[in-house]
Amino acid sequence: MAEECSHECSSCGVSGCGDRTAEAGPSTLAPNKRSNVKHVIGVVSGKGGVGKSLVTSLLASEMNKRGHKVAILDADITGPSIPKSFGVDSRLTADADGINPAKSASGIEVMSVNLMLPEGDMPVAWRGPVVTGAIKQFWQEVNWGDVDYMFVDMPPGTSDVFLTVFQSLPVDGIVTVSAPQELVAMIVGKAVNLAKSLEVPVVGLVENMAYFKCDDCGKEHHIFGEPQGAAVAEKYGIPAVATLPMDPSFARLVDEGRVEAYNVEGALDGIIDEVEKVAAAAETAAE
Ligand SMILES: Nc1ncnc2c1ncn2[C@@H]1O[C@H](COP(=O)(O)OP(=O)(O)OP(=O)(O)O)[C@@H](O)[C@H]1O
Repeated sequence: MAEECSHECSSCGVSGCGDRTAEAGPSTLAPNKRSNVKHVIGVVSGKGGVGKSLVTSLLASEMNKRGHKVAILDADITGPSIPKSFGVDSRLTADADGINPAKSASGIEVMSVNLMLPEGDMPVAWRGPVVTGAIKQFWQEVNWGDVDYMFVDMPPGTSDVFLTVFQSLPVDGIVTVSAPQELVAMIVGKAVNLAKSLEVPVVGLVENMAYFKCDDCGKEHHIFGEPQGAAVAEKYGIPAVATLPMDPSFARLVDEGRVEAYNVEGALDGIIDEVEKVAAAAETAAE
């Protein structure tokens, strides 16, 4: 057995390990017996702080407004921010079948490690295998019930969490989030290529903080440089692109726990349409 074996055989590069199990390639875990999650969409970014959690919250809210049953699995275990965005701070309850997720004001189900901590500001300093174990538990031990779309807020980068989610959950597609800087776009490319190698379609790209609209003159200023979402999407064959402005009201509503109140004015419609298309294709393929 390799020293410091993580028992994550599917993502381990050590060959000849005596403890290696037969599992090779993607095989998803059975969900909780009270869960019927139809579609799972991962929200990823190659780099931290580009607004991935905000975009996850907005996508979930928009999908919810279309009448779907929506859930968010906060896989950003060491930097969880979803409960705060939705103002969800109730302690979780559990029964014999598992843990009951929290619910946002508009009925979006939420599961996050922050809902399990005695205080929201307690740090989570866990090693990789514990983090990936928690994500598997969120999938298997939470009574999600009937869910049309589950959005998974991924931690930044392409670490073992990325592999765990894509190999353990039946992910139908991913949405990538970028900011306009070239470096960030390049890093998004890494996430996109990894998703492709795992045979998960990239449904859309959200270019966040693409511009700031002046309150006085209405002019759009490209603070982080010219938007390049369309070019990046073309380069990587991503079907839908959305841009979101730098908007102080995002930060305010997130701080107030009222992210659902934000009106994106249709900015995410193209991506939501693509998510629905991918879901319909997955349902047709499963018939
Ligand atoms: N377009 C925007 N306009 C204004 N503030 C924003 C915008 N996007 C994100 N923010 C703010 O920036 C901060 C970081 O956003 P967020 O937590 O969504 O990023 P992230 O990519 O999920 O970060 P991490 O990698 O740490 O998980 C938050 O305070 C959020 O409210």
